[in-house]
Amino acid sequence: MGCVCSNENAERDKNLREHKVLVLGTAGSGKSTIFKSLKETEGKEMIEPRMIVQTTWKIRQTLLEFMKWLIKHSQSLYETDKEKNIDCLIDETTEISTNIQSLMKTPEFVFTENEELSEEDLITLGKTIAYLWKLPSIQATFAKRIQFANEMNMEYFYERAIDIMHPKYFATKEDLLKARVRTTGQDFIYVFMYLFYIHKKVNCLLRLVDIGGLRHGQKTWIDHREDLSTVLFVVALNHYNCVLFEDNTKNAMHEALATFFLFLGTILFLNKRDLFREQLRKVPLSVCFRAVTNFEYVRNDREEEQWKGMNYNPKESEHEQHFERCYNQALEFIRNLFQSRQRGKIFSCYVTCATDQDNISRVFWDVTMLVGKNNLKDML
Ligand SMILES: Nc1nc2c(ncn2[C@@H]2O[C@H](COP(=O)(O)OP(=O)(O)OP(=O)(O)O)[C@@H](O)[C@H]2O)c(=O)[nH]1
Ligand SMILES: [Mg+2]
Repeated sequence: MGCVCSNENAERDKNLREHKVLVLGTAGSGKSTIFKSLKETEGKEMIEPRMIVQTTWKIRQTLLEFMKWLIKHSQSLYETDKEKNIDCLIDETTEISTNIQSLMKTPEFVFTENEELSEEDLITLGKTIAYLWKLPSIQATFAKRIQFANEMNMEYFYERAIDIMHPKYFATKEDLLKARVRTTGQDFIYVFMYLFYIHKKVNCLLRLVDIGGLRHGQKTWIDHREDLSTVLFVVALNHYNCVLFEDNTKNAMHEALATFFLFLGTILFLNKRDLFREQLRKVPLSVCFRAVTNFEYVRNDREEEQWKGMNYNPKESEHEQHFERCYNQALEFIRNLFQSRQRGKIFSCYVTCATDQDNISRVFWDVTMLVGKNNLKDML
């Protein structure tokens, strides 16, 4: 593979034939993160300075907002079932109450261009958030929350709350990859590659287009069919245990399955494998693919769409090997489900971690070869 080009480079290479690749997937599946990883891998500036500042504000704001939500949610969880959720009840010590009051009185809109907290207040807020995050009742509430598909990597950011609320902090490369900034308009990048075909060097320019994954964005997917070389569909594996932001009665992986049939012959990225591994140790796949859940069925009538595989049990002897078997079975099950939606069309599947630039770089080498080869006739 050659390199990811900026827009100007693409302009310069006007002779190259462009191949359009639509990057689709439900909100929060990781499309923008793949773009960021790709740009960074090829030594380009991942994001311009303005975006670094905006992402810094966004991370701070999300930490504050979400902590407020956790505090309120701990109380409502407790009230819903006092016995079961006793671990969510926050102790009423003076220290805890003072910290909660201090957090609650800080408005979220202070993280903008015009409104900034004083340096002193920002540092205090960092300490407050770090303190509250460590409370066992907040940890219990966090573990029991309904997970929304578009959450950013909250644990990663909360662990660093003090650094993040320091006046000199700016989002690092890793933070930029792990933060969530929803795509509202259309985004695109170019990938340049060359292949050798019958001893001839063939140049190829891929134009990757991301049109956002929220439901109103999905409605426009089909309008982008024209001049399409292929579709790269991104599914977040950990979404088996998440609900949609737009509709919290809908499981996010069900939504992904329901939209996957739109384009046949798709390249599939089963993304967020790191988060999937973490989740699978705690929550079995049956929350998504069995009758005993609150979630509706994917396909009520089809037996094979119910998870009957092994669930991880840490009490097993040799539990790490046992976990690997559970993990592989779960992956295979999900892969087969998506394959079944492609009505026999050949499709390629990669298990990815979009925040891992090496992984994306390696996988993408394969993808560009695949797209290039499929379009060789056009290129020669
Ligand atoms: N840990 C981990 N986090 C990921 C991975 N891929 C994406 N994320 C995180 O998931 C969140 C959502 O990712 P995005 O790339 O913004 O999702 P998107 O598909 O572009 O979402 P829309 O723009 O709403 O369509 C971000 O906080 C990312 O950092 C992954 O493989 N591992
Ligand atoms: Mg996006």
